[in-house]
Amino acid sequence: MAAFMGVAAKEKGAYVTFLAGSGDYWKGVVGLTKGLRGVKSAYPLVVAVLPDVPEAHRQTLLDQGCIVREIKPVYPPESQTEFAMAYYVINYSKLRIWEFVEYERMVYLDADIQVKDNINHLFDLETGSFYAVKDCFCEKTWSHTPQYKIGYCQQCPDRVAWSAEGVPPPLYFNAGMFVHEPSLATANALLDKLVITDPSPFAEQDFLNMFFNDVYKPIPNVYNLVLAMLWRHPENVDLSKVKAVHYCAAGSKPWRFTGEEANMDREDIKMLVKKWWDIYYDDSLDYKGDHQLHEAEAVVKYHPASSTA
Ligand SMILES: O=c1ccn([C@@H]2O[C@H](COP(=O)(O)OP(=O)(O)O)[C@@H](O)[C@H]2O)c(=O)[nH]1
Ligand SMILES: OC[C@H]1O[C@H](O[C@@H]2[C@@H](O)[C@H](O)[C@@H](O)[C@H](O)[C@@H]2O)[C@H](O)[C@@H](O)[C@H]1O
Repeated sequence: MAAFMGVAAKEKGAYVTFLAGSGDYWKGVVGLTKGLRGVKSAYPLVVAVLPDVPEAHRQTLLDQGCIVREIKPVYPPESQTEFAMAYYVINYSKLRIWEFVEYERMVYLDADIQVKDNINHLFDLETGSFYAVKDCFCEKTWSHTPQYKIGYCQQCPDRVAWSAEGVPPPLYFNAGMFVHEPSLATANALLDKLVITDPSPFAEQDFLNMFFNDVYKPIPNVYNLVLAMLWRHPENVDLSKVKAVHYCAAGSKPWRFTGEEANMDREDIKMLVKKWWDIYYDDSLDYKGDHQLHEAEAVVKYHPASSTA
C-alpha cells in the first residue's frame, strides 16, 4: 500500500555498522559481514561511513555485499573532557544511523564484533524499547567512576554493595551492539540533546545510555560478549552459548592482535582470535550475490513462531 501511495515502502530491517578513518577497521567490517553471512542472516549489512573512508575500502565492502552509506560527522560540544580513548570523539557519528528511516528496525554492531550464531530474531523484539547488553565496569577504562573505585559492577551486583545510599546506578549498556528503530524524530531529538550535553569519558556510549535510560531493556550477554567478561566475570560466560563476540578489550582487535597486551595471552582469547581469522579468510563466505535471503523466506526459515530472543 505504501508503495502504491507513492511513498517508499519501508524495508523490514538491516544490520548496521559504523566505519571511520583510513585505518584498518574496514577489516573488522569484512569479518563482520562474512560472519553474518555464515550464520545465514536474513538482512543486509549497511555500513555508515564517514567521508574520510577511502574509496578502496568502500569498494572492498561493496564487493562483500555491504550497502555503503556516507554520513556527515557528528561532533559533541567543545569541552575539556578527557575521553577514555582519545579517538572516542568520532564515535558520536554513530548517531546518524537513526536517520536510516528506510528501515523499520536495525541491529547495530561495532566493526570489532563477530557474529557466531543466527540473531535474526532480534528484529522481532517488541517495539518501543532500546535493547542492548549490560556493560562491565571492572576494566581500568572505568577507573574514573565511583563504581570502579568501590569495586561495584552491574554484572555481579551482590559482590560489593553499591553504597550507603543503597540506590545503585541505572543499568548501563555497552554501545557496541543494540537494537533500534530509526526515526527522524529520534534522530533530531538526539542531535538537539547532544548540543546541550557535556561530553563524558565514554562519549556516545554515555550519551546513548542517558538518552535511552527510560526505555533501555537489557538482553542476555550472549548477544555482545565484551571480552573482559572472560576474566572479570567468568561465571557469567558460557562460550558455547555466545552469539556475538565483541573484541573491545585493549589489544584484542584480531586484525592487530599480538597477544602481548594484558590478558591477551590466554588460550580462550587466542581461540577467539583464530575463529575471527577463520571466518575472515573463509572464501566460501565471500559475497556471491546470493546471500540476501528474501525476507519472507527468512521469516519462514529463521523466525518460526516460537522463536524468541
Ligand atoms: O578508527 C576507528 C575507530 C572506531 N571505528 C568504529 O567505531 C567502533 C567503536 O570503536 P572501538 O571498537 O575502537 O571501541 P571499543 O568497543 O573497542 O571501545 C568500531 O568498532 C568501528 O565500528 C572506526 O571505524 N574507526
Ligand atoms: O565510544 C565509547 C565506546 O564505548 C564502548 O567501548 C568500551 C566500553 O565497552 C568499556 O566498558 C570497556 O571497558 C572498553 O573496553 C570498551 O572499549 C563501546 O564498545 C564502543 O562501541 C564505544 O561506544
